[in-house]
Formats: sequence, structure tokens, C-alpha cells
Amino acid sequence: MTGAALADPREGTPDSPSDALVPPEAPAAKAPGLGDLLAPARGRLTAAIVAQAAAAVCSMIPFIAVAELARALLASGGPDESRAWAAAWTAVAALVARLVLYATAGVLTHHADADLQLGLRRRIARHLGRLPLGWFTENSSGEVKKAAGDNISTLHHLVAHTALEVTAAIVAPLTALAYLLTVDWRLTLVALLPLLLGVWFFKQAMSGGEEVTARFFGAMGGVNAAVVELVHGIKVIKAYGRTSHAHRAYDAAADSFSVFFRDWIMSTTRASTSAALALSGPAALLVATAAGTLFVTQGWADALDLVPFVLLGPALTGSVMGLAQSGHAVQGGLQSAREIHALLAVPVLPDPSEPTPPGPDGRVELTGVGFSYDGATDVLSGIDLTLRPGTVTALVGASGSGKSTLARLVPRFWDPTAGTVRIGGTDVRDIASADLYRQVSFVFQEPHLLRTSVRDNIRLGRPDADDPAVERAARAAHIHERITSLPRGYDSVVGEDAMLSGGESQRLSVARALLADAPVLVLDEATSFADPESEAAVQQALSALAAGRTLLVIAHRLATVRDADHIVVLDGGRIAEQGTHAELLALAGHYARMWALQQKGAAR
Ligand SMILES: Nc1ncnc2c1ncn2[C@@H]1O[C@H](COP(=O)(O)OP(=O)(O)OP(=O)(O)O)[C@@H](O)[C@H]1O
Repeated sequence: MTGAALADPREGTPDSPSDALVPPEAPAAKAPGLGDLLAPARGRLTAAIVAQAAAAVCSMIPFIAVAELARALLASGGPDESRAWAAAWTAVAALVARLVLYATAGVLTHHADADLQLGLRRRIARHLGRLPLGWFTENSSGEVKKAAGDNISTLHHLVAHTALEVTAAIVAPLTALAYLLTVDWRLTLVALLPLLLGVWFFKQAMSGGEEVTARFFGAMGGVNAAVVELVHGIKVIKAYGRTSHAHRAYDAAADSFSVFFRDWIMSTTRASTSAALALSGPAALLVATAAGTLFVTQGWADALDLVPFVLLGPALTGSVMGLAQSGHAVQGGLQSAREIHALLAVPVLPDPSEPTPPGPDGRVELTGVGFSYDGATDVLSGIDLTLRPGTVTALVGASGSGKSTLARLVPRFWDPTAGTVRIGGTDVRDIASADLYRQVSFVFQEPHLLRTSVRDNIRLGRPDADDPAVERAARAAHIHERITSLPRGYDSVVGEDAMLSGGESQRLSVARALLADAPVLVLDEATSFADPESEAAVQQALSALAAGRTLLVIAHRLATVRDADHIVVLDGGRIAEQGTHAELLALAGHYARMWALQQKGAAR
């Protein structure tokens, strides 16, 4: 792998960047719904909706005024000039008012939206800053991006646009309806027929919506999975000459999607087209004029009363289709609110109310430590272990025996479910997080580098380190030569002109940890990518580093830790054996068996 640009600012001596920006928040105790999330924007949003409602009323007034104008000019007693002028001026005033109110509503919602986004982003950043570090290893950055980015954009659409669209789509037809009822309530009821018909057809088109949506996402998911499989596996597929097989899987998924889509369109087209037709302007006009003609010829209504229906009839139905679209946006907003809530509901790691500074010596003590990820299965139990300053302790054991979990309890990725972890005599739960991260550096199996210069990557944990210090750390981690061979040396940017191999990325993160200079250093398979030569070099660097520090090293290859001061063998989450290499061999137990196996493997 290349070390390009997978950013985890917490490697090295991590700090909590968001904590630095915003004050701490009370634990997220109550689940916020959409209303809670929108609370900071409520005042402005309400004002905007009121302004938009007034604008919608004003948008109907010119039509009403024109209808009144026609009735004033064509009245049987001759034109009523003053009434006609009043109608004309009312129309002009309403147009101007509409413009002002519409602009006001837009400005208000965009301000409300900006406040809401800022507030939510801060809240999410503050919350992320207080989550256990372990949460970040389990959750992809994609998930965080979705909550903090995409979901907030959806809420933006809801607040800045949909709220106003819905208001206009409801208030404008209601205004027309209220006016028409004053003209002739019987004709108004008839004019509503296309609306009833349209809504009925629309419901037909949407029937079985949930099932159809589920099938839609199922079919779409099939296509996506086939694409991902094709892209991810393309090297293997090609290497084994199975290209046609992969294409067949993709074609099958695409075919199945297109069959579903065609069926769906065929089954809904008639109803949705009928709905669109019933709700269209011409249909409303047709019904109004046909019914009006009947009313007039039967002497039930005056011919002049038809004018308002011709002008305003289409407004009764025109916005219904738009409302359906807005309904989707509201659904999306609710879903986004649920997802943001789910993120905000992830329990935070409690900060000590009265932090105690750790003692200076970097001694790490685990007493009666137990841990479970799911609250049911113990991954670690009964761990009593002391890591002494100036020594290297190696954790070894079969895959899944709990090595990484144990190591990650030291920098408080999670809190133990039983027992205590102490650094310098202080329970890690009582140490302020910034202090804790100054005490413990760690290097992961997967090196995480930021898309910034090599220099800044190395001094992530000590931003004030000068260039000679950065270079010393790089030399000690045996990466200096490689860096100077890059196009811009230490100024080369990772992922741009610094394309580093897995081993090189790992040595860069070792340099970062060396520079951070914390008294406790946790190395999770720090040399797993390295070739034998550079592995030996990194081992030497690490041994030098051990002087005066407490080192905890996780290793699969026992040869890399045979010189460790203390080797701890984990088995099923418990300490099975501990001692030096020689002592453990003499025990002829787990370690001796693992050693013999690995020696045999190496000899082949
Ligand atoms: N984030 C997690 N959520 C749930 N279970 C986990 C998580 N991480 C690890 N586990 C489980 O905890 C147990 C111990 O895992 P851990 O990674 O600590 O072992 P390990 O000895 O470091 O393994 P390896 O050598 O393969 O890295 C395993 O059964 C693993 O499946």
C-alpha cells in the first residue's frame, strides 16, 4: 500500500483538534429529533415562513384584482371606474409587496440555515472530539463524512428551500380557494373535482411505496455491489482470466435492475400520468368553464362570475405535484436528522471533572483489567501487568488473543470494563485528555499519514519542533535518506509527490512518534510492513528509544522482540505466560511452541 493521505490526526501524540475549537458540551443525553436539531434556527425560520405565506397571498392578489377589474368593467350597470382603479392599484401593490416579502423570506431562511449549519457542525465536531478513539477505528471516515457533510446538506435544503416551497404550495391555493368561495361556493366545489381526482390517482401511483422503495434499493444495491466487486477485484479477475465471469455478474445485476425499473414504470405510468393530467392547468380550466357554462345557462350563476374561476381555477391544483416532491425532501430531512442524532448519541468518553496530572516516570500499571466490546463477551480478563520505565515489554499471542485491545487501553481508546489502567500512578480516566496524549504516543499497524508535507507529518505531535529535530527523528527511524530522495525533500506532500510504500509510511510514523517524545510509546506491529533490512534498522531505533521510556510493542514475529526486557504471552484475553525470552523457552509452554513453529517456518 502507499501511505498516501489516509488522515488520522490522532497518531503520534494525538490531540483533539475539535476540542481546541469549541468548549466542551454536556453529554448528549436526550435524543434530538428534527425539531430539536432545527431549534437554533426556529425564530428566523418561523419569521421566514410567515413572510413567505404573506408573499403567497400577495401572489394570488393580482389574479383576484384582475377578476375584480373585469367584474367592475363589465358589470351590467356599466363600468365602475373607481372600483376598477382600486383593483388595478391593489394588483400593483401586491406585486411589489410579494417581491419584498419573497426576498425577505429567502434572506431569513439563508441566515437561519447558515446558523443551523454552523451550530450543527460545531456540535458534531465537539462530540467527535469527545468520542473514544476506539470509535474512530471502527467507523469509517465515510460514515463521519455522511453525518457531518451530506446530512447537513440535506438539512440545508430543507431549511433554505423546502420550507418556503411547501409554504407557498399550501398558502397560494388556500388563498384562491377562500376567494372563490366568496364568489360562488357551489362552483368552487365543482372546481375542486380535478384536485380530488388528481390526489386519488397520485395515491394509486404511490401505492406499495415502501415495498417498491425497498425493491428499488435492493436492485440498485445489487448493481453497486457488482460494480465494487468488478473494480476491487479487477486485478485478480484479470490475472486469472475471469474477465467474462465478472462482466456476467455485472450484466446480471444491471439486467435485474432494468427489469425492475421497467415493471415499475409500466405499473405506475398510467396512474401518475392521470394524476399529472388531472392536476394540470388545462384540466382545471376545462372543468371550470364546463361547469360554469352549465351554471350560467341554467341561471344558477352570473356569466361574470366565471372570470374568477377561469383565472384562479388552475391555482387550486397547480402546486400539488410540487408538494409531493417537497414531501421527499422532508423525508430526506427526517432521515438525516435521525442519522445526525445517532452520531450525537454515541456515548462520549467521560472527561475527569477534576483532572489529576500523571506522575512523571511513565510507569504503566494494569490492575485486574477486563474488557468487552459488546458487553457480553470478555476480550480481556484479569490482566495484571506493569510496564516499567526504561524497558521494552512485548505482547505476543495468537491472532485474536487481545494484544491490540490491551495496547489500546493505555492511550484510552476505550475504558476497561473492569479494573484500572494507571500511568505514572494516576488512573487514565482521571487524566485530562491533552495530558494523556502528551504521555502516550502510538504507532498503528496501518500508518496514517496526512495529505501534507512530510515535515508536517513528522511534527504532527510537536508542531513547534525545528527542522534539525525533525531530521534527527527521521534519521533514527531510518527514513531520512528516502525523504531526501523525494522531489522536494521534506517539503514533498504525501500522496502528491511523496508516494511512499507501506514500510516507508510506517517508518515515517515511527519518526513522528520519536519526535513526539512521550514517556510511553505503544507500537502495534510497527515493523509489519518493513523488509528484513529496514526492520532491523527500525528495531535498533526503537531500542535506542527505550532508554528512559516505557515501550509496549505488539509483535507477531517473535524474532523481532526476543531481546525485549519482558515478554507477555496472551491467550484468549488472559496472560498465559510472561518473562524473558530465555525464561519463556525454559517454561516449554505457549511461547516455546510459538517460537519453535516460527523457527521452523523461517528455516524452510
Ligand atoms: N472493534 C471491535 N469490536 C468488536 N470486537 C473486536 C473489535 N476489535 C477486536 N475485536 C475482537 O476482540 C478480540 C481481540 O482482538 P484484538 O485485535 O485485540 O486481537 P489481536 O491479538 O491484536 O489480534 P491480531 O493479532 O489478529 O491483530 C478478537 O476476537 C476480535 O474479533
